[in-house]
Amino acid sequence: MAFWTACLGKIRRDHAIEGEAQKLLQHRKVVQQSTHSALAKLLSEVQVLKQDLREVFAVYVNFATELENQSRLLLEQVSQTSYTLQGHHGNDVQILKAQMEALEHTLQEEKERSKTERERRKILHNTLVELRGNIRVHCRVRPVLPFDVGQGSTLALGPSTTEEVVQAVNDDTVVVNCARMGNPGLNKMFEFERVHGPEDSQDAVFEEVKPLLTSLLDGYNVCIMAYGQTGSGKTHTMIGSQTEDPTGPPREAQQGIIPKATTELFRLIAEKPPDSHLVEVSVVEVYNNEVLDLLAKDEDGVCIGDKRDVITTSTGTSEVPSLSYVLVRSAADVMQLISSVLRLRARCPTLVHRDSSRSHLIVTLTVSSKSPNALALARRLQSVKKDMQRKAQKEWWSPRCHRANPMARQSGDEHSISSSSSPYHSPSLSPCPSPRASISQASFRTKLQLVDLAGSECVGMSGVTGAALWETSCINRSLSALSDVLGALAEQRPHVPYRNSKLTHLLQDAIGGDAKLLVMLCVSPTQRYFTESLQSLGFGMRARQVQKYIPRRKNTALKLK
Ligand SMILES: Nc1ncnc2c1ncn2[C@@H]1O[C@H](COP(=O)(O)OP(=O)(O)OP(=O)(O)O)[C@@H](O)[C@H]1O
Repeated sequence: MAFWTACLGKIRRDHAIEGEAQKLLQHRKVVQQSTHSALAKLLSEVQVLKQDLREVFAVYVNFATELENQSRLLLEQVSQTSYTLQGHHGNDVQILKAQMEALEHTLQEEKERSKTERERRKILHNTLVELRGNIRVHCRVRPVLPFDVGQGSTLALGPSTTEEVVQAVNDDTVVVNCARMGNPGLNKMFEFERVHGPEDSQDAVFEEVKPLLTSLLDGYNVCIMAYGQTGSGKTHTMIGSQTEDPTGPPREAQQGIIPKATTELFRLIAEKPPDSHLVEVSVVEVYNNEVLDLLAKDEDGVCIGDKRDVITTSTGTSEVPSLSYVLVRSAADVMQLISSVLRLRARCPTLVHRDSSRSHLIVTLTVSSKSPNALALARRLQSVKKDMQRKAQKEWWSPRCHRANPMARQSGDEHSISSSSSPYHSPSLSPCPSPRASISQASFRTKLQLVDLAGSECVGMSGVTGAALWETSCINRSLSALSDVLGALAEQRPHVPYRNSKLTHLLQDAIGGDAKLLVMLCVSPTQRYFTESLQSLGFGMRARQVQKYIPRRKNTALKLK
Protein backbone atom coordinates (compact mmCIF):
# COMPACT_ATOMS: atom_id res chain seq x y z
CA MET A 1 0.00 0.00 0.00
CA ALA A 2 2.73 2.33 0.93
CA PHE A 3 4.38 1.43 -2.33
CA TRP A 4 1.27 2.34 -4.31
CA THR A 5 0.90 5.53 -2.37
CA ALA A 6 4.50 6.45 -3.19
CA CYS A 7 4.02 5.57 -6.85
CA LEU A 8 0.83 7.64 -7.00
CA GLY A 9 2.60 10.56 -5.40
CA LYS A 10 5.46 10.32 -7.91
CA ILE A 11 3.00 10.10 -10.81
CA ARG A 12 1.24 13.25 -9.51
CA ARG A 13 4.54 15.12 -9.20
CA ASP A 14 5.66 14.05 -12.69
CA HIS A 15 2.35 15.12 -14.06
CA ALA A 16 2.69 18.52 -12.41
CA ILE A 17 6.21 18.88 -13.79
CA GLU A 18 5.02 17.94 -17.25
CA GLY A 19 2.24 20.50 -16.98
CA GLU A 20 4.81 23.15 -16.05
CA ALA A 21 7.04 22.14 -18.94
CA GLN A 22 4.07 22.38 -21.31
CA LYS A 23 3.36 25.88 -20.03
CA LEU A 24 6.98 26.94 -20.49
CA LEU A 25 7.03 25.55 -24.00
CA GLN A 26 3.87 27.39 -24.80
CA HIS A 27 5.33 30.64 -23.44
CA ARG A 28 8.54 30.16 -25.39
CA LYS A 29 6.54 29.72 -28.56
CA VAL A 30 4.65 32.90 -27.86
CA VAL A 31 7.92 34.79 -27.20
CA GLN A 32 9.50 33.37 -30.35
CA GLN A 33 6.53 34.43 -32.43
CA SER A 34 6.51 37.96 -31.07
CA THR A 35 10.29 38.24 -31.53
CA HIS A 36 9.96 37.12 -35.13
CA SER A 37 7.25 39.56 -35.87
CA ALA A 38 9.19 42.42 -34.16
CA LEU A 39 12.32 41.52 -36.08
CA ALA A 40 10.37 41.45 -39.32
CA LYS A 41 8.94 44.89 -38.51
CA LEU A 42 12.39 46.21 -37.67
CA LEU A 43 13.83 44.84 -40.84
CA SER A 44 11.15 46.46 -42.90
CA GLU A 45 11.78 49.77 -41.12
CA VAL A 46 15.52 49.44 -41.75
CA GLN A 47 14.73 48.88 -45.40
CA VAL A 48 12.65 52.05 -45.44
CA LEU A 49 15.41 54.01 -43.70
CA LYS A 50 18.01 52.69 -46.10
CA GLN A 51 15.86 53.82 -48.97
CA ASP A 52 15.42 57.26 -47.36
CA LEU A 53 19.16 57.58 -46.83
CA ARG A 54 19.86 56.69 -50.41
CA GLU A 55 17.41 59.36 -51.50
CA VAL A 56 18.91 61.98 -49.13
CA PHE A 57 22.41 61.16 -50.32
CA ALA A 58 21.29 61.54 -53.91
CA VAL A 59 19.74 64.93 -53.08
CA TYR A 60 22.92 66.00 -51.26
CA VAL A 61 25.14 65.01 -54.12
CA ASN A 62 22.95 66.93 -56.49
CA PHE A 63 22.96 69.95 -54.20
CA ALA A 64 26.74 69.86 -53.75
CA THR A 65 27.30 69.67 -57.45
CA GLU A 66 24.89 72.48 -58.03
CA LEU A 67 26.57 74.56 -55.30
CA GLU A 68 29.95 73.96 -56.79
CA ASN A 69 28.74 75.01 -60.17
CA GLN A 70 27.09 78.11 -58.77
CA SER A 71 30.21 79.04 -56.74
CA ARG A 72 32.38 78.70 -59.78
CA LEU A 73 29.96 80.87 -61.65
CA LEU A 74 29.91 83.46 -58.89
CA LEU A 75 33.65 83.45 -58.62
CA GLU A 76 33.95 84.08 -62.30
CA GLN A 77 31.45 86.91 -62.01
CA VAL A 78 33.28 88.42 -58.99
CA SER A 79 36.66 88.34 -60.65
CA GLN A 80 35.08 89.80 -63.74
CA THR A 81 33.46 92.59 -61.70
CA SER A 82 36.59 93.27 -59.67
CA TYR A 83 38.62 93.50 -62.86
CA THR A 84 36.11 95.99 -64.23
CA LEU A 85 36.02 97.87 -60.95
CA GLN A 86 39.80 98.00 -60.76
CA GLY A 87 39.90 99.73 -64.05
CA HIS A 88 37.33 102.32 -62.96
CA HIS A 89 38.85 102.82 -59.51
CA GLY A 90 42.30 103.22 -60.97
CA ASN A 91 40.95 106.00 -63.10
CA ASP A 92 39.29 107.62 -60.10
CA VAL A 93 42.52 107.43 -58.11
CA GLN A 94 44.41 109.00 -60.96
CA ILE A 95 41.87 111.82 -61.13
CA LEU A 96 41.91 112.32 -57.40
CA LYS A 97 45.72 112.27 -57.38
CA ALA A 98 45.84 114.91 -60.04
CA GLN A 99 43.29 117.03 -58.18
CA MET A 100 45.25 116.66 -54.98
CA GLU A 101 48.48 117.65 -56.67
CA ALA A 102 46.77 120.68 -58.13
CA LEU A 103 45.36 121.56 -54.72
CA GLU A 104 48.75 121.10 -53.08
CA HIS A 105 50.30 123.30 -55.69
CA THR A 106 47.68 125.99 -55.12
CA LEU A 107 48.12 125.65 -51.36
CA GLN A 108 51.88 125.99 -51.70
CA GLU A 109 51.39 129.06 -53.88
CA GLU A 110 48.93 130.49 -51.36
CA LYS A 111 51.35 129.74 -48.54
CA GLU A 112 54.17 131.50 -50.33
CA ARG A 113 51.91 134.43 -51.18
CA SER A 114 50.75 134.67 -47.59
CA LYS A 115 54.35 134.39 -46.36
CA THR A 116 55.43 137.19 -48.68
CA GLU A 117 52.38 139.17 -47.64
CA ARG A 118 53.16 138.58 -43.95
CA GLU A 119 56.78 139.59 -44.44
CA ARG A 120 55.70 142.70 -46.31
CA ARG A 121 53.19 143.48 -43.57
CA LYS A 122 55.87 142.89 -40.95
CA ILE A 123 58.30 145.25 -42.69
CA LEU A 124 55.56 147.86 -42.99
CA HIS A 125 54.57 147.30 -39.39
CA ASN A 126 58.17 147.57 -38.21
CA THR A 127 58.60 150.76 -40.20
CA LEU A 128 55.44 152.07 -38.58
CA VAL A 129 56.71 151.02 -35.15
CA GLU A 130 59.99 152.78 -35.91
CA LEU A 131 58.23 155.91 -37.16
CA ARG A 132 55.74 156.08 -34.31
CA GLY A 133 58.36 155.13 -31.76
CA ASN A 134 56.29 152.21 -30.49
CA ILE A 135 57.57 149.71 -28.03
CA ARG A 136 58.39 146.43 -29.73
CA VAL A 137 56.93 143.38 -28.08
CA HIS A 138 58.19 139.86 -28.68
CA CYS A 139 56.60 136.88 -27.00
CA ARG A 140 58.14 133.54 -26.08
CA VAL A 141 55.96 130.58 -25.11
CA ARG A 142 58.15 128.12 -23.24
CA PRO A 143 57.76 124.34 -23.43
CA VAL A 144 55.85 122.32 -20.81
CA LEU A 145 58.39 121.45 -18.11
CA PRO A 146 58.44 118.82 -15.34
CA PHE A 147 57.48 121.34 -12.67
CA ASP A 148 54.33 122.19 -14.63
CA VAL A 149 52.98 118.76 -13.76
CA GLY A 150 53.65 119.31 -10.10
CA GLN A 151 56.89 117.37 -9.66
CA GLY A 152 58.74 118.56 -6.61
CA SER A 153 55.72 120.56 -5.56
CA THR A 154 53.22 119.95 -2.85
CA LEU A 155 50.43 120.83 -5.23
CA ALA A 156 48.51 117.90 -6.60
CA LEU A 157 47.71 118.80 -10.16
CA GLY A 158 44.98 117.29 -12.24
CA PRO A 159 45.45 116.58 -15.95
CA SER A 160 43.31 119.60 -16.91
CA THR A 161 45.78 122.01 -15.27
CA THR A 162 48.68 120.68 -17.35
CA GLU A 163 46.84 121.00 -20.64
CA GLU A 164 48.52 123.38 -23.13
CA VAL A 165 46.25 126.37 -23.65
CA VAL A 166 48.70 128.98 -24.94
CA GLN A 167 50.03 128.35 -28.41
CA ALA A 168 52.26 130.19 -30.83
CA VAL A 169 50.24 129.64 -34.01
CA ASN A 170 52.68 131.43 -36.28
CA ASP A 171 55.60 133.81 -35.97
CA ASP A 172 53.49 136.77 -34.91
CA THR A 173 50.38 135.34 -33.27
CA VAL A 174 49.64 133.68 -29.95
CA VAL A 175 46.30 132.03 -29.31
CA VAL A 176 44.93 131.36 -25.85
CA ASN A 177 42.29 128.66 -25.73
CA CYS A 178 39.66 129.94 -23.30
CA ALA A 179 37.14 127.21 -24.10
CA ARG A 180 37.84 125.33 -20.91
CA MET A 181 37.13 128.34 -18.76
CA GLY A 182 33.39 128.36 -19.28
CA ASN A 183 33.64 130.30 -22.55
CA PRO A 184 32.97 127.63 -25.16
CA GLY A 185 34.63 128.34 -28.46
CA LEU A 186 36.21 131.58 -27.33
CA ASN A 187 39.86 131.81 -28.30
CA LYS A 188 41.82 134.97 -27.65
CA MET A 189 44.37 136.04 -30.20
CA PHE A 190 47.32 138.32 -29.55
CA GLU A 191 49.63 139.72 -32.21
CA PHE A 192 53.16 140.86 -31.50
CA GLU A 193 56.18 141.84 -33.56
CA ARG A 194 57.56 138.34 -33.13
CA VAL A 195 56.29 135.20 -31.43
CA HIS A 196 58.52 132.28 -30.45
CA GLY A 197 57.13 128.81 -29.78
CA PRO A 198 58.47 126.19 -27.37
CA GLU A 199 60.71 124.72 -30.07
CA ASP A 200 62.57 128.00 -30.67
CA SER A 201 66.15 127.96 -29.46
CA GLN A 202 68.03 130.66 -27.58
CA ASP A 203 69.79 131.45 -30.87
CA ALA A 204 66.48 131.93 -32.69
CA VAL A 205 65.27 134.28 -29.96
CA PHE A 206 68.49 136.30 -30.07
CA GLU A 207 68.48 136.55 -33.88
CA GLU A 208 65.38 138.74 -33.65
CA VAL A 209 66.97 140.97 -31.05
CA LYS A 210 70.38 141.27 -32.70
CA PRO A 211 69.65 144.26 -34.99
CA LEU A 212 69.17 146.39 -31.86
CA LEU A 213 72.90 146.01 -31.15
CA THR A 214 73.69 147.67 -34.45
CA SER A 215 71.27 150.43 -33.47
CA LEU A 216 73.17 150.85 -30.21
CA LEU A 217 76.41 151.52 -32.06
CA ASP A 218 74.52 153.75 -34.48
CA GLY A 219 73.74 155.99 -31.55
CA TYR A 220 70.43 154.80 -30.10
CA ASN A 221 69.73 153.89 -26.51
CA VAL A 222 68.34 150.38 -26.31
CA CYS A 223 66.47 148.53 -23.59
CA ILE A 224 65.48 144.87 -23.67
CA MET A 225 63.18 143.84 -20.84
CA ALA A 226 61.84 140.37 -20.02
CA TYR A 227 58.37 140.39 -18.49
CA GLY A 228 56.27 137.44 -17.37
CA GLN A 229 54.85 135.36 -14.62
CA THR A 230 57.19 133.55 -12.25
CA GLY A 231 58.73 130.45 -13.82
CA SER A 232 57.80 131.55 -17.35
CA GLY A 233 61.41 131.66 -18.56
CA LYS A 234 62.58 135.27 -18.11
CA THR A 235 65.95 134.42 -16.57
CA HIS A 236 66.37 131.57 -19.07
CA THR A 237 65.72 134.04 -21.90
CA MET A 238 67.81 136.92 -20.53
CA ILE A 239 70.74 135.15 -18.87
CA GLY A 240 70.44 131.51 -19.88
CA SER A 241 70.17 128.26 -18.03
CA GLN A 242 72.58 127.30 -15.33
CA THR A 243 75.33 124.76 -15.90
CA GLU A 244 76.19 122.15 -13.29
CA ASP A 245 78.34 124.83 -11.68
CA PRO A 246 75.82 127.51 -10.72
CA THR A 247 78.51 130.17 -10.34
CA GLY A 248 79.97 129.47 -13.79
CA PRO A 249 78.85 131.09 -17.02
CA PRO A 250 76.00 129.36 -18.90
CA ARG A 251 76.83 126.97 -21.78
CA GLU A 252 76.90 128.72 -25.13
CA ALA A 253 73.85 126.94 -26.61
CA GLN A 254 71.82 127.82 -23.53
CA GLN A 255 73.14 131.37 -23.24
CA GLY A 256 70.46 134.01 -23.07
CA ILE A 257 70.21 137.50 -24.50
CA ILE A 258 72.67 139.16 -22.07
CA PRO A 259 75.74 137.01 -22.91
CA LYS A 260 74.82 136.87 -26.61
CA ALA A 261 74.22 140.63 -26.83
CA THR A 262 77.51 141.31 -25.09
CA THR A 263 79.38 139.03 -27.49
CA GLU A 264 77.68 140.68 -30.46
CA LEU A 265 78.45 144.15 -29.12
CA PHE A 266 82.16 143.40 -28.80
CA ARG A 267 82.13 141.76 -32.24
CA LEU A 268 80.66 144.93 -33.74
CA ILE A 269 83.13 147.09 -31.82
CA ALA A 270 86.00 144.96 -33.16
CA GLU A 271 84.96 146.01 -36.69
CA LYS A 272 85.35 149.70 -35.77
CA PRO A 273 88.63 151.60 -35.61
CA PRO A 274 90.75 150.54 -32.63
CA ASP A 275 90.11 152.40 -29.38
CA SER A 276 87.06 154.14 -30.78
CA HIS A 277 84.68 152.61 -28.23
CA LEU A 278 84.71 152.08 -24.49
CA VAL A 279 82.24 149.88 -22.65
CA GLU A 280 81.34 150.21 -18.99
CA VAL A 281 79.05 147.96 -17.02
CA SER A 282 76.77 148.62 -14.10
CA VAL A 283 74.58 146.02 -12.42
CA VAL A 284 71.62 147.03 -10.31
CA GLU A 285 68.84 145.11 -8.63
CA VAL A 286 65.54 146.54 -7.47
CA TYR A 287 64.56 144.56 -4.41
CA ASN A 288 61.64 145.45 -2.12
CA ASN A 289 61.49 148.83 -3.85
CA GLU A 290 65.15 149.58 -3.06
CA VAL A 291 67.85 150.10 -5.66
CA LEU A 292 70.97 148.07 -4.88
CA ASP A 293 74.27 148.61 -6.65
CA LEU A 294 75.55 145.05 -7.07
CA LEU A 295 79.02 146.20 -8.17
CA ALA A 296 79.62 148.28 -5.06
CA LYS A 297 82.45 146.76 -3.04
CA ASP A 298 83.52 146.86 0.57
CA GLU A 299 87.10 147.72 1.69
CA ASP A 300 88.20 144.17 0.91
CA GLY A 301 87.02 144.52 -2.68
CA VAL A 302 84.08 142.16 -2.19
CA CYS A 303 80.81 143.05 -3.95
CA ILE A 304 78.22 143.76 -1.30
CA GLY A 305 75.23 145.35 -3.02
CA ASP A 306 74.90 148.90 -1.65
CA LYS A 307 71.68 150.90 -1.54
CA ARG A 308 71.40 153.78 -4.05
CA ASP A 309 68.91 156.53 -4.87
CA VAL A 310 67.29 157.37 -8.17
CA ILE A 311 67.07 161.03 -9.05
CA THR A 312 65.61 163.03 -11.89
CA THR A 313 68.18 165.33 -13.45
CA SER A 314 67.57 168.87 -14.63
CA THR A 315 67.13 167.53 -18.16
CA GLY A 316 64.36 165.23 -16.94
CA THR A 317 66.30 162.00 -17.24
CA SER A 318 66.74 159.53 -14.40
CA GLU A 319 70.15 158.93 -12.80
CA VAL A 320 71.57 156.80 -10.01
CA PRO A 321 74.22 158.90 -8.25
CA SER A 322 77.36 157.07 -7.10
CA LEU A 323 76.53 154.02 -9.14
CA SER A 324 79.53 151.77 -9.77
CA TYR A 325 80.68 151.37 -13.35
CA VAL A 326 83.34 148.92 -14.39
CA LEU A 327 85.27 149.23 -17.64
CA VAL A 328 85.19 145.98 -19.60
CA ARG A 329 87.15 144.92 -22.64
CA SER A 330 85.41 141.73 -23.69
CA ALA A 331 82.17 139.78 -23.43
CA ALA A 332 83.97 137.37 -21.10
CA ASP A 333 84.75 140.29 -18.76
CA VAL A 334 81.07 141.22 -18.66
CA MET A 335 79.86 137.69 -18.00
CA GLN A 336 82.48 137.09 -15.35
CA LEU A 337 81.35 140.26 -13.63
CA ILE A 338 77.67 139.36 -13.88
CA SER A 339 78.26 135.79 -12.67
CA SER A 340 80.20 137.10 -9.69
CA VAL A 341 77.32 139.32 -8.57
CA LEU A 342 74.41 137.04 -9.47
CA ARG A 343 74.90 135.21 -6.18
CA LEU A 344 73.88 138.47 -4.49
CA ARG A 345 70.56 138.52 -6.30
CA ALA A 346 67.58 137.79 -4.08
CA ARG A 347 66.11 134.35 -4.72
CA CYS A 348 63.49 132.32 -2.94
CA PRO A 349 61.82 128.98 -3.68
CA THR A 350 58.08 129.20 -4.31
CA LEU A 351 55.53 126.50 -5.02
CA VAL A 352 55.66 127.48 -8.66
CA HIS A 353 59.40 127.82 -9.16
CA ARG A 354 62.23 126.43 -7.03
CA ASP A 355 64.75 129.10 -8.01
CA SER A 356 62.55 132.15 -8.26
CA SER A 357 64.23 135.56 -8.59
CA ARG A 358 62.70 138.01 -6.14
CA SER A 359 64.23 141.16 -7.60
CA HIS A 360 64.42 143.03 -10.89
CA LEU A 361 67.92 142.80 -12.38
CA ILE A 362 69.17 145.60 -14.62
CA VAL A 363 72.50 145.19 -16.41
CA THR A 364 73.56 148.35 -18.21
CA LEU A 365 76.31 148.52 -20.80
CA THR A 366 77.29 152.11 -21.49
CA VAL A 367 79.13 152.52 -24.76
CA SER A 368 81.17 155.65 -25.32
CA SER A 369 81.92 156.05 -29.00
CA LYS A 370 84.31 158.37 -30.71
CA SER A 371 83.39 158.26 -34.37
CA PRO A 372 85.61 159.95 -37.02
CA ASN A 373 82.72 162.32 -37.74
CA ALA A 374 82.49 163.24 -34.15
CA LEU A 375 86.26 163.84 -34.05
CA ALA A 376 86.09 166.19 -36.98
CA LEU A 377 83.20 167.98 -35.38
CA ALA A 378 85.09 168.24 -32.13
CA ARG A 379 88.07 169.86 -33.89
CA ARG A 380 85.79 172.37 -35.52
CA LEU A 381 84.05 173.00 -32.25
CA GLN A 382 87.37 173.82 -30.56
CA SER A 383 87.41 177.04 -32.50
CA VAL A 384 83.96 178.28 -31.47
CA LYS A 385 83.50 180.87 -28.81
CA LYS A 386 83.86 180.07 -25.10
CA ASP A 387 80.22 180.65 -24.23
CA MET A 388 79.15 178.38 -27.07
CA GLN A 389 81.53 175.73 -25.72
CA ARG A 390 80.06 176.04 -22.23
CA LYS A 391 76.55 175.75 -23.59
CA ALA A 392 77.55 172.78 -25.69
CA GLN A 393 79.30 171.12 -22.75
CA LYS A 394 76.10 171.34 -20.74
CA GLU A 395 74.22 169.46 -23.41
CA TRP A 396 76.81 166.86 -24.26
CA TRP A 397 77.76 165.95 -20.75
CA SER A 398 75.47 164.16 -18.41
CA PRO A 399 75.77 164.76 -14.66
CA ARG A 400 77.69 161.48 -14.42
CA CYS A 401 80.82 163.23 -15.69
CA HIS A 402 80.85 165.58 -12.72
CA ARG A 403 81.29 162.91 -10.10
CA ALA A 404 84.23 160.68 -9.45
CA ASN A 405 83.60 156.99 -10.01
CA PRO A 406 84.25 155.05 -6.81
CA MET A 407 85.32 152.02 -8.85
CA ALA A 408 88.05 154.02 -10.53
CA ARG A 409 89.60 154.72 -7.20
CA GLN A 410 89.67 151.14 -6.04
CA SER A 411 93.23 149.91 -6.25
CA GLY A 412 93.98 146.53 -7.76
CA ASP A 413 90.71 146.39 -9.71
CA GLU A 414 91.73 145.25 -13.17
CA HIS A 415 88.37 146.30 -14.68
CA SER A 416 88.52 149.84 -13.33
CA ILE A 417 89.38 152.59 -15.71
CA SER A 418 92.42 154.66 -15.06
CA SER A 419 92.04 158.05 -16.71
CA SER A 420 95.77 158.37 -17.40
CA SER A 421 96.13 154.98 -19.08
CA SER A 422 92.84 155.23 -20.90
CA PRO A 423 93.08 155.65 -24.67
CA TYR A 424 90.83 158.64 -24.22
CA HIS A 425 88.96 160.15 -21.34
CA SER A 426 85.71 158.42 -20.63
CA PRO A 427 83.07 161.09 -20.10
CA SER A 428 81.82 159.22 -17.10
CA LEU A 429 85.18 159.21 -15.43
CA SER A 430 86.74 162.55 -16.32
CA PRO A 431 86.30 164.88 -13.39
CA CYS A 432 85.43 167.91 -15.58
CA PRO A 433 85.91 169.12 -19.11
CA SER A 434 89.22 170.74 -20.02
CA PRO A 435 90.45 172.21 -23.33
CA ARG A 436 92.30 168.90 -23.95
CA ALA A 437 89.15 167.03 -23.22
CA SER A 438 87.26 168.81 -25.93
CA ILE A 439 88.05 166.01 -28.37
CA SER A 440 86.48 163.51 -26.05
CA GLN A 441 83.49 165.81 -25.81
CA ALA A 442 82.79 164.80 -29.37
CA SER A 443 82.12 161.28 -28.26
CA PHE A 444 78.59 160.15 -27.61
CA ARG A 445 77.31 157.64 -25.14
CA THR A 446 74.58 155.12 -25.65
CA LYS A 447 73.09 152.77 -23.12
CA LEU A 448 72.08 149.17 -23.51
CA GLN A 449 69.84 148.18 -20.62
CA LEU A 450 69.10 144.49 -20.18
CA VAL A 451 66.35 143.87 -17.68
CA ASP A 452 65.28 140.57 -16.11
CA LEU A 453 62.16 141.52 -14.18
CA ALA A 454 61.00 139.54 -11.17
CA GLY A 455 57.97 137.39 -11.95
CA SER A 456 54.44 138.60 -11.50
CA GLU A 457 52.55 136.03 -9.48
CA CYS A 458 49.46 135.12 -7.56
CA VAL A 459 50.23 134.92 -3.83
CA GLY A 460 47.93 131.94 -3.37
CA MET A 461 49.64 129.95 -6.08
CA SER A 462 53.22 130.75 -5.01
CA GLY A 463 52.36 129.71 -1.44
CA VAL A 464 54.72 132.28 0.13
CA THR A 465 54.40 133.64 3.66
CA GLY A 466 56.21 136.07 5.96
CA ALA A 467 59.15 137.99 4.42
CA ALA A 468 58.64 136.25 1.10
CA LEU A 469 55.05 137.51 1.07
CA TRP A 470 56.33 141.06 1.46
CA GLU A 471 58.78 140.47 -1.41
CA THR A 472 55.92 139.20 -3.57
CA SER A 473 53.74 142.17 -2.78
CA CYS A 474 56.66 144.55 -3.61
CA ILE A 475 57.20 142.72 -6.91
CA ASN A 476 53.51 142.89 -7.79
CA ARG A 477 53.28 146.57 -6.84
CA SER A 478 56.31 147.53 -8.93
CA LEU A 479 54.97 145.58 -11.90
CA SER A 480 51.58 147.17 -11.60
CA ALA A 481 53.35 150.56 -11.42
CA LEU A 482 55.06 149.60 -14.68
CA SER A 483 51.69 148.75 -16.16
CA ASP A 484 50.26 152.09 -14.95
CA VAL A 485 53.11 153.96 -16.61
CA LEU A 486 52.44 152.17 -19.88
CA GLY A 487 48.73 152.93 -19.52
CA ALA A 488 49.43 156.63 -18.98
CA LEU A 489 51.80 156.73 -21.95
CA ALA A 490 49.40 154.80 -24.18
CA GLU A 491 46.60 157.21 -23.32
CA GLN A 492 49.00 160.17 -23.65
CA ARG A 493 48.04 161.44 -20.22
CA PRO A 494 49.84 164.62 -19.13
CA HIS A 495 51.17 162.99 -16.00
CA VAL A 496 53.04 159.72 -16.17
CA PRO A 497 53.51 158.19 -12.70
CA TYR A 498 57.16 157.15 -13.11
CA ARG A 499 57.93 157.90 -9.50
CA ASN A 500 55.36 155.52 -8.06
CA SER A 501 58.05 152.87 -7.89
CA LYS A 502 61.84 152.70 -7.99
CA LEU A 503 61.63 150.35 -10.95
CA THR A 504 59.70 152.76 -13.16
CA HIS A 505 61.76 155.73 -11.98
CA LEU A 506 64.95 153.87 -12.85
CA LEU A 507 63.66 152.76 -16.25
CA GLN A 508 61.96 156.07 -17.03
CA ASP A 509 64.26 156.93 -19.95
CA ALA A 510 63.87 153.51 -21.53
CA ILE A 511 60.08 153.39 -21.19
CA GLY A 512 59.12 156.93 -21.95
CA GLY A 513 62.29 158.40 -23.39
CA ASP A 514 63.76 158.07 -26.81
CA ALA A 515 65.26 154.61 -26.36
CA LYS A 516 64.38 151.63 -28.55
CA LEU A 517 62.52 149.42 -26.11
CA LEU A 518 61.84 145.74 -26.66
CA VAL A 519 59.62 143.88 -24.22
CA MET A 520 60.20 140.14 -24.26
CA LEU A 521 57.02 138.57 -22.92
CA CYS A 522 57.62 135.16 -21.41
CA VAL A 523 54.58 132.92 -21.13
CA SER A 524 53.92 129.51 -19.58
CA PRO A 525 51.81 127.32 -21.85
CA THR A 526 49.61 125.36 -19.44
CA GLN A 527 46.09 125.81 -18.12
CA ARG A 528 47.50 126.12 -14.60
CA TYR A 529 48.89 129.60 -15.41
CA PHE A 530 46.00 130.63 -17.66
CA THR A 531 45.14 133.81 -15.72
CA GLU A 532 48.77 134.92 -15.38
CA SER A 533 49.45 134.26 -19.06
CA LEU A 534 46.44 136.34 -20.10
CA GLN A 535 47.64 139.11 -17.79
CA SER A 536 51.15 139.04 -19.33
CA LEU A 537 49.78 139.06 -22.87
CA GLY A 538 47.51 141.97 -21.92
CA PHE A 539 50.56 143.80 -20.60
CA GLY A 540 52.26 143.21 -23.94
CA MET A 541 49.28 144.59 -25.84
CA ARG A 542 49.26 147.66 -23.63
CA ALA A 543 53.00 148.17 -24.23
CA ARG A 544 52.43 148.01 -27.98
CA GLN A 545 49.98 150.87 -27.82
CA VAL A 546 52.53 153.25 -26.37
CA GLN A 547 53.76 155.82 -28.86
CA LYS A 548 57.05 157.06 -27.54
CA TYR A 549 59.24 159.81 -28.72
CA ILE A 550 60.75 158.71 -31.97
CA PRO A 551 64.06 157.03 -31.08
CA ARG A 552 66.78 159.62 -31.56
CA ARG A 553 70.41 159.07 -32.41
CA LYS A 554 72.68 160.37 -29.72
CA ASN A 555 75.15 161.99 -32.13
CA THR A 556 72.64 163.88 -34.26
CA ALA A 557 72.72 166.78 -31.83
CA LEU A 558 76.46 167.08 -32.36
CA LYS A 559 76.13 166.95 -36.10
CA LEU A 560 73.61 169.76 -36.04
CA LYS A 561 75.77 172.05 -33.97
N1 LIG B 1 62.36 128.02 -23.35
C1 LIG B 1 62.78 127.20 -22.37
N2 LIG B 1 63.33 126.01 -22.68
C2 LIG B 1 63.76 125.17 -21.72
N3 LIG B 1 63.70 125.43 -20.40
C3 LIG B 1 63.17 126.59 -20.03
C4 LIG B 1 62.67 127.54 -20.98
N4 LIG B 1 62.21 128.60 -20.31
C5 LIG B 1 62.39 128.34 -19.01
N5 LIG B 1 62.97 127.14 -18.83
C6 LIG B 1 63.31 126.52 -17.55
O1 LIG B 1 62.23 126.78 -16.66
C7 LIG B 1 62.69 127.09 -15.37
C8 LIG B 1 62.15 128.45 -14.94
O2 LIG B 1 62.68 129.43 -15.83
P1 LIG B 1 63.25 130.83 -15.33
O3 LIG B 1 64.10 130.69 -14.12
O4 LIG B 1 63.87 131.48 -16.49
O5 LIG B 1 61.88 131.52 -14.91
P2 LIG B 1 61.63 133.03 -14.48
O6 LIG B 1 60.54 133.55 -15.33
O7 LIG B 1 62.91 133.79 -14.49
O8 LIG B 1 61.10 132.81 -13.00
P3 LIG B 1 61.18 133.84 -11.75
O9 LIG B 1 60.46 135.06 -12.15
O10 LIG B 1 60.48 133.09 -10.67
O11 LIG B 1 62.62 134.05 -11.48
C9 LIG B 1 64.20 127.04 -15.43
O12 LIG B 1 64.63 125.79 -14.95
C10 LIG B 1 64.51 127.17 -16.90
O13 LIG B 1 65.72 126.52 -17.25
